[in-house]
Amino acid sequence: ELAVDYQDTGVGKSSIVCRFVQDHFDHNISPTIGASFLTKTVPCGNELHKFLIWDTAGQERFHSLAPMYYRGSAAAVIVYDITKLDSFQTLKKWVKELKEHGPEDIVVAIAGNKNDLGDIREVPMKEAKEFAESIAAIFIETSARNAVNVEELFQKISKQIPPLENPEVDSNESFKLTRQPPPSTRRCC
Ligand SMILES: Nc1nc2c(ncn2[C@@H]2O[C@H](COP(=O)(O)OP(=O)(O)OP(=O)(O)O)[C@@H](O)[C@H]2O)c(=O)[nH]1
Repeated sequence: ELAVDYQDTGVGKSSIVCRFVQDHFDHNISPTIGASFLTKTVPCGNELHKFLIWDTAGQERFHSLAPMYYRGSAAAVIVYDITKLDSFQTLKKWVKELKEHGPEDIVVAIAGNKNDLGDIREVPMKEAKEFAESIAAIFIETSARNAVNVEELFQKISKQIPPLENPEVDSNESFKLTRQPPPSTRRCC
């Protein structure tokens, strides 16, 4: 599976990926430059689910790089910070961009991060949930800091990605490595 993870700066994308991949939280994490690539394999029943994750930079100056990462992805996690209304507005712009330029069948997940900071919340959970429902996206509130719902986020994504039709192309036991958009949706760069 290939999940791409992006959005506004400082919302906690890298922290979510770091919590998922290494079960670690770094208070002094630096802003991402360009993008980082991480992988994690999770046993799931008789299968192994391998996540190939692009953690993209949220800073505006890296915006134009995003299509390189979401075009070949099976899923996109769009993260906002529940204490910053602006980050939720930015998320809506990303949803629009993904609908217009992303792979047709990409699984979209919306993660409201920093839910350990509920006392300074600016984005009501109900509003975010209803927005996610309106675009048929997965919705979950997370806390990378307190390890809340991070595994669940990736589990929900993995449930929505169908297994490869030709499992024999994979030499190991994992059911899927990556998924490319069907040829009709591929774009020339
Ligand atoms: N309280 C709290 N702080 C968090 C949480 N997740 C991340 N942070 C903090 O938020 C800040 C930004 O986190 P990053 O993971 O670098 O955010 P990012 O979205 O990857 O930022 P860019 O790389 O610039 O796009 C850091 O100071 C983190 O420690 C969380 O769940 N709760």
